[in-house]
Amino acid sequence: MARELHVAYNKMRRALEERLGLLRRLGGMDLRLIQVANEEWLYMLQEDTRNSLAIEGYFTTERELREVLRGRKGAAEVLNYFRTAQFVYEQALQDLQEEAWHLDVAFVNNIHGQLFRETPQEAERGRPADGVERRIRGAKVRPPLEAGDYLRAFVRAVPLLLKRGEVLEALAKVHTLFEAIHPYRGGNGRVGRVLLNYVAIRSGLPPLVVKGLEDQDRKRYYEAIEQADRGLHHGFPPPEPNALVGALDQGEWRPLALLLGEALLAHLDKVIALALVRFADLLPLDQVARSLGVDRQILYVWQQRGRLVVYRPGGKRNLLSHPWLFLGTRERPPLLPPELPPPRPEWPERVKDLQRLLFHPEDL
Ligand SMILES: Nc1ncnc2c1ncn2[C@@H]1O[C@H](COP(=O)(O)OP(=O)(O)OP(=O)(O)O)[C@@H](O)[C@H]1O
Repeated sequence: MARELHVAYNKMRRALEERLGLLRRLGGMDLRLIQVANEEWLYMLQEDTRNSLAIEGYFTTERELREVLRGRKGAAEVLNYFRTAQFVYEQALQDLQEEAWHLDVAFVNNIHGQLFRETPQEAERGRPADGVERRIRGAKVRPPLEAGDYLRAFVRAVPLLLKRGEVLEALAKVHTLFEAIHPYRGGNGRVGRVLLNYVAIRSGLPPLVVKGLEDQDRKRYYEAIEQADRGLHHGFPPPEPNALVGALDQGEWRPLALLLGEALLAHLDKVIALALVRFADLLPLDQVARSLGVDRQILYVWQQRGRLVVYRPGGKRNLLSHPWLFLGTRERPPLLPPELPPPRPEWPERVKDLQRLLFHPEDL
């Protein structure tokens, strides 16, 4: 089992590296390629509301979202989530460009504060629950009473984890540590996932959706944290970054890293298509086969082996790709030219259309 996990993790790591390389070659991350995905907050609504909203689908602005949520139960928390995530993702991208870093206690408390603005938790917003016993349903870990001290140690542990190399492993451990500390009375899941995306984007990755709408997705997520925080089940070491990192190393973090990797890969492929739009449009698969000089069937094989990025908007039959999204095989080199043409001036507009197509084809 451990060996299988190890193999699966290494495979995931390589796939991610390769796709990230492609994204970098296509101009890298940009604010215009990032959006707060519906799946990140839809789970907060009751099912009937969720179903009606899922059809309407895609929200790029807070105003659009406010219109649809008007008067619905839970609207404030959803709007707060949307607004906060948007702010934090933009901050992360700015920090990446400026080589700055904002993960300090004030920033984390502020995220919590923004998430609970004008909600029944108003009185507790932005404050770690020092001295208050917190329980996590179904979890063996007992969050420490010294919430503030451990939160301070957490923000110092994050750079240590990132410095050690593997970004997926670091992301899994960062999230595990935050959730195990569970510094607030409520909102720890949301703050933890927004923070996770801060670290992901700041590391040059796209944001990722962890929780999922289906029960089985959540179960997998919770069980993965439960395995990853095993080193803390019998208690916390003192609130020192190195001691906490040592305890995390005793957990089985790979299932969570794999889950995060899958979420990242899914999103990364979409961001790659959006980045391609700077230079060229996606093409029907037949056309891609012709320019690669192979039969369409070969493209399916390449897709399955992760050698060609292919899009299937809305499960429709018209598959899309581009010769530049061929990653190469042993026999054939990749086709992305060493020098790319200058970006097309109208690309940001085209990105919006493609976002609609890739993320919410049901709107069309
Ligand atoms: N076994 C576990 N160990 C540590 N943390 C866990 C475990 N299982 C779940 N969690 C985390 O606890 C979160 C729930 O905590 P809390 O209720 O404070 O957060 P929330 O933001 O109010 O809830 P939600 O995540 O449902 O929006 C989960 O989303 C998950 O991140």
